[in-house]
Amino acid sequence: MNELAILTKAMIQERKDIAIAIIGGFIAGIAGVCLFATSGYLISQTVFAPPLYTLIVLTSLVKILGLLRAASRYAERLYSHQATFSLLSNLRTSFFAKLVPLTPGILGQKRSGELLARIVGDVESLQHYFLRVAYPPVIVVMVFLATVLFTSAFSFWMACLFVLGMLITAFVVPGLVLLGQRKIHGRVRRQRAVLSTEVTELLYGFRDLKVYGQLNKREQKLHHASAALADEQQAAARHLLRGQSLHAFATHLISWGVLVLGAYLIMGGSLAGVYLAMLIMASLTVFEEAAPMATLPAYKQDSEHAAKRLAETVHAADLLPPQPSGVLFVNQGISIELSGVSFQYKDEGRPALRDISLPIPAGSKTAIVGPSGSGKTTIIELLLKLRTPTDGQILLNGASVKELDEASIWQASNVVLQHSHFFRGTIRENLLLNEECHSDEELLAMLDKAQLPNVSLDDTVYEKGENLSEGEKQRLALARAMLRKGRLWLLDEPTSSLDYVTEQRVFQNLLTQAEDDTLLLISHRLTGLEEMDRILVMDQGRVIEAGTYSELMEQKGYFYELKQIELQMIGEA
Ligand SMILES: Nc1ncnc2c1ncn2[C@@H]1O[C@H](COP(=O)(O)OP(=O)(O)OP(=O)(O)O)[C@@H](O)[C@H]1O
Repeated sequence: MNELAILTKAMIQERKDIAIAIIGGFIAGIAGVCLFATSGYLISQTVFAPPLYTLIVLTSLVKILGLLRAASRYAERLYSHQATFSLLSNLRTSFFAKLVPLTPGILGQKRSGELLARIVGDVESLQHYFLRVAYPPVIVVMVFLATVLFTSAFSFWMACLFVLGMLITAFVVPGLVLLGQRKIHGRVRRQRAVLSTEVTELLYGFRDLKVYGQLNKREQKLHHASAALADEQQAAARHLLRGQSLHAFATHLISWGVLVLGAYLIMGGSLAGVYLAMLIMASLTVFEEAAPMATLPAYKQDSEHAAKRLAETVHAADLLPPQPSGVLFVNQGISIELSGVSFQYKDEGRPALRDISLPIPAGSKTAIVGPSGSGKTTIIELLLKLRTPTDGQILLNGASVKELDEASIWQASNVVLQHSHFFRGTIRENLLLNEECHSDEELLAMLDKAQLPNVSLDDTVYEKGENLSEGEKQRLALARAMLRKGRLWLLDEPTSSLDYVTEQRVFQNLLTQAEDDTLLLISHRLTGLEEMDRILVMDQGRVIEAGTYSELMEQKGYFYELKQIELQMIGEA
């Protein structure tokens, strides 16, 4: 199985720990068999009143074997778990590294709750592959073969019975457990995905659901999903339990077989009676060692499924071409040229951008205005190489975006998106997201420029900036962008939640800092656009008007009408 090849490769990296774990497991298994076999032999020998030294040797052997078993079992557990955790940590890191370049596309295709549950659950499931699938059979077979070899010294037929027992417990019982397993586990996985989607949606939408009186309904849905998952898990556990019972039944049957065959051989004179208890004890112990085989199919299937889904999720990463070598330098002024650019979102009926051609010289200030949904944000996403144009090409400093390494574009850009993300931590930590170093004085000066003078750098920021107002979030995001050294400013409605006075102050500071830089500003408000070199008016994915503020006002077109409406709304008409 191809997907499990990733795991096998990861296991090879941990071969030293795995080898020690296997040796430890083998010694523990064989010491257990010898321990109980010796006990059986000791019991039988006492009947014949052997010399005292025989009893002393045998009881000492029992004690030594007991100690050996405990010590080697400890070593086995220690090294197998050590190998598992290193394996998991390597898998997590390599999986995450593959996942990162796939965003945001992958998040657009999947519901985030389901995706989160899948990734976390699947990576966790993989830990069972080594601990419960790959390595127990190796130990079971080794211990069985050693026991069969030992038994054959006493009786060929007894050894055959042990081999039969091995085939039943290692292959027949797991095979039977596998039947029906697929269906049950499929249902558990589906139900788990439903539950985590419900939980994520309830957590993210808690406030809106409460305000719209939908919280109870949604909570009930969550309870149903949770109860359904519990039912499916119970069914899966019952199935597994049936497998374990079947295994216990089979092993006891074999032990009875050993007793009957032993009695028959003793009666025939081909086996000494003193060995019977020893063989029975050996059979009971060796089959106990094989107990993990009963649950192996469940874990195997789970791991295979998890590995398959993880491989599917990151498969696209392997298909992604390596990033081109072109670089956009941070300290260079940046010119933009869009020629014949069109873009259509996947599965959308109409294009978001249609045949856009515009040159934006280095150092110029351009505003994009237009009704909601006209394609303004999409332009920024294309410039940042987060999406690829369906048609046409975009040049940055004369180089096609296709030829540029995306990381260098992000490095050279100061970006404020419509919804900036904030992490749980302090204001300082949220300002210093990039690797640039800034003193506290610089940070405070920047907060001042962004009109957040009363904020302390040690103030706590909750997850997603929950304790900040929308306006504060926007100013913090602006301060974060203003700390960067890029020469391209891409600002998507960065001040839409600010009052006019604060907006103008922030804007002036921004324009002063970006004096020689290229600035692209998406704005719904038309106030303050007088200072822009060029204003583009967009509608339904096209640029329908372009010019300076005064040119557009003179044209008395769409922009002029928008301006009149805005003036009326703010009472300045
Ligand atoms: N991830 C997406 N998947 C599918 N369609 C999308 C996606 N994002 C945007 N669109 C569609 O593309 C079109 C342009 O969207 P875009 O966000 O660029 O508009 P906008 O002018 O920035 O809007 P707003 O002013 O409301 O932010 C819209 O019709 C929108 O529905």
